[in-house]
Amino acid sequence: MEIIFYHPTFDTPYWIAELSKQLPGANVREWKRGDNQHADYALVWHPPVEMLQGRDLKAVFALGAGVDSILSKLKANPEMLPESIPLFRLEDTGMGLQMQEYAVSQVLHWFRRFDDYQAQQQKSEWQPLADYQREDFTIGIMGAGVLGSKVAESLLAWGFPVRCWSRSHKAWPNVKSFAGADELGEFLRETRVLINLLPNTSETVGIINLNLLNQLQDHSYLLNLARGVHVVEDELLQALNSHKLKGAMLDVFSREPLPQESPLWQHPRVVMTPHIAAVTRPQEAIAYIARTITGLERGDHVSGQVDRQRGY
Ligand SMILES: NC(=O)c1ccc[n+]([C@@H]2O[C@H](COP(=O)([O-])OP(=O)(O)OC[C@H]3O[C@@H](n4cnc5c(N)ncnc54)[C@H](O)[C@@H]3O)[C@@H](O)[C@H]2O)c1
Ligand SMILES: O=C(O)[C@H](O)CO
Repeated sequence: MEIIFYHPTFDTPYWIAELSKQLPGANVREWKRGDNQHADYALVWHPPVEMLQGRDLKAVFALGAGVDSILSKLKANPEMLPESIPLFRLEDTGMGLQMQEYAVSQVLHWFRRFDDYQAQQQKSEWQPLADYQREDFTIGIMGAGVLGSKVAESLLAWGFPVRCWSRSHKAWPNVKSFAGADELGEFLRETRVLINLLPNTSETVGIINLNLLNQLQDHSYLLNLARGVHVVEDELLQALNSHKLKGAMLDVFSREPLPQESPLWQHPRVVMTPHIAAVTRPQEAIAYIARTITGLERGDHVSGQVDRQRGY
């Protein structure tokens, strides 16, 4: 079995060595420009079109959870990967735990009013504040998929009321489930902390706009862990400046790196990280890919295949 690997920043020799260990019958090689030799599987991130085009592959694996970048490249170059070749993505592979760490730490930060105490400290002000109550701190998770479910689990464990919104209803214990455009308003009405874990699709671009933010509880918070294009950044600033939103923590931005001139950098109630909420963990990802390829070779049903029409 021949496997080609391309990632612009990963430690390619490490990946090749580990994949070779876990798939002993496979010959794994780094794809380099001009390599037109046969391959059965391709493991990629931001692949050049010529790497995939015209190949008779059994499957392609995206080396991340979101497949928006590869699907947008495919839109511009449909011949890069015919529909008959399945595209897989990473499901969890250690990202669920990272998202839990991120979400729990920030929700607790807001819930214990550390943002207010930080602001007071800057004014050398010693002033205990009233506690927030969990019943006034409903967490609303948009995108109830692999990562949304892990985040919900972790916040339930801290005793917060949790609700989720997705395309179809979920039967998760102790989580109130809302689905589709008809139930979005009801989902938002009681949400105090909005956590975004939607995929980037034509239906979800710009979904977090002023109209949506205005439907949240007053003095709400936004945690964007998914993609920058979900948020209309000017409208987010309006919601912050009107104090409809008390704070926002953003891991992702419509342009990355965030341009120096963006007012988000300096906003006193915005905190940010540079798209690191959940990164690909090589060990877990390699184990998952090896397991999935083994399953495909046996003809088993395997999970993780992207529905290209749906866009995720
Ligand atoms: N910031 C980071 O470091 C980072 C890391 C990993 C993933 N991500 C992002 O997180 C996203 C979610 O990952 P996942 O593995 O949980 O995906 P997933 O496919 O398992 O879950 C997606 C969820 O969104 C819902 N959804 C999709 N379209 C919808 C729509 N139009 N209306 C309502 N609900 C809709 C689906 O029903 C599903 O519940 C990824 O697509 C990626 O963009 C970000
Ligand atoms: O989707 C993912 O895996 C991360 O956001 C990296 O792009």
